[in-house]
Amino acid sequence: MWRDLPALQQPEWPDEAVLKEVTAELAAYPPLVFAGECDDLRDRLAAASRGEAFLLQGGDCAETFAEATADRIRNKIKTILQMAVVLTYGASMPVIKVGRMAGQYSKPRSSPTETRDGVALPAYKGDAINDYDFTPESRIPDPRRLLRAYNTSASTLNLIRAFTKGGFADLRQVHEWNRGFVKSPANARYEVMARDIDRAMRFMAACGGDTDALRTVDFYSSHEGLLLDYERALTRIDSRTGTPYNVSAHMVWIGERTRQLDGAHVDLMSRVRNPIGMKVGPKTTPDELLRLIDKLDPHREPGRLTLISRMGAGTIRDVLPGLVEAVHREGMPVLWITDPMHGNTFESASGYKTRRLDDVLDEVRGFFEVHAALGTVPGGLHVELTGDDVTECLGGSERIDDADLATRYETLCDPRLNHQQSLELAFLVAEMLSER
Ligand SMILES: O=C[C@H](O)[C@H](O)COP(=O)(O)O
Ligand SMILES: C=C(OP(=O)(O)O)C(=O)O
Repeated sequence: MWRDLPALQQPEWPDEAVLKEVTAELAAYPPLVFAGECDDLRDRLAAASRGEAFLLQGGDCAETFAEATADRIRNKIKTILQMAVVLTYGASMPVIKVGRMAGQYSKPRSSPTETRDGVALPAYKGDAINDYDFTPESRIPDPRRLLRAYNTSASTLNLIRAFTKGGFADLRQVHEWNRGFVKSPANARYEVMARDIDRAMRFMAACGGDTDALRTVDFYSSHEGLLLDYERALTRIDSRTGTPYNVSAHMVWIGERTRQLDGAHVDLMSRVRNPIGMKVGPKTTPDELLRLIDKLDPHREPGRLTLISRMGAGTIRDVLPGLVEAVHREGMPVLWITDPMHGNTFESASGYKTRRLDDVLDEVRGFFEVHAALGTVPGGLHVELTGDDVTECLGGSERIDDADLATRYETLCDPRLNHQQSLELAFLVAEMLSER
């Protein structure tokens, strides 16, 4: 039972009685997603594992309650839709769109404390747990925040559904998604592609083709299934099948810091029917990985398990081949995707936690090279991004350098690609996909 197993990275809630009340309340709330949608996503991920589709998973490192606004959500959706169009058009392949959205409110941390000017306080662990303000009161975990996490997830999902089903994501709006963003080489390149798409759609319509299917898109939600009190309260028995689903998101993933074979996270996620992701870092051994797959996907079900490799640009070409080879040899039908962010973080000279776009691109290249050499499928991309013009990652066509980081550094945890850097990455991935 997961409750009796070691669970890393959990908050020390100060008041058990309040936690109990909150989780009972959460357990009575309606599901945020429908189990049938999770099944659809699983089928699509199965197609991606066969090389018939590509997964694009992206969003904030840490969503915040304050930034769950219409503008911020719209910009993120627009960015993901634009990236998806670039990939679909460039690679002639369906793209599965999954947000790190509507639930990404808790963070594992390297250190339980943060020290500023000699004062040490508990680290910020995400809005579902404590507040970012650097005061002793703010940093105390508060279980009532779990209710706010649920409610903010619900309102975010509501807007996502409205945007993606209500006309905003209609492919005829392909130019609209580019509006409002500052002019850049990536936007200009996008505009050229959007014109080609327009022309192709007019051609199809003139030939009497049915373009109705292009009016809406399916957009799925995902987050790290870190906070066991929350994830358990939102695990329900599906009335159709009598099996458990985590109804807080379509897909949940297990982080690099909490994927212990005998740990509570792996145990809980092994019991739900959702598609599950798991981060795979540079220290993973083939033997450990095979045992984790045995536990999480004992029935070898395509689409069930997505392995999210996060190695670092300098390491991926050395470590990933052995892991992919071992999994392939055993005939395990996993989907491999790359997270080129988490292995490439460092502190800049001016003290900002940052990443170089060049390293991100190089890790993606390495991911494609490894799969090309082994004849396996590079099935997707997992990125921390925002639709806003932040200055958190170095490089790109704007040439953001260390001195620029201070201009608009807004993340509360890890640095995200801004809108333009995200588009640049999408163009590169589209080229690599089309070369395959
Ligand atoms: O997003 C991932 C982790 O939460 C993050 O990298 C940890 O960051 P830290 O090393 O600043 O705690
Ligand atoms: C914590 C994260 O990554 P990882 O588990 O790979 O460090 C994350 O993706 O937010």
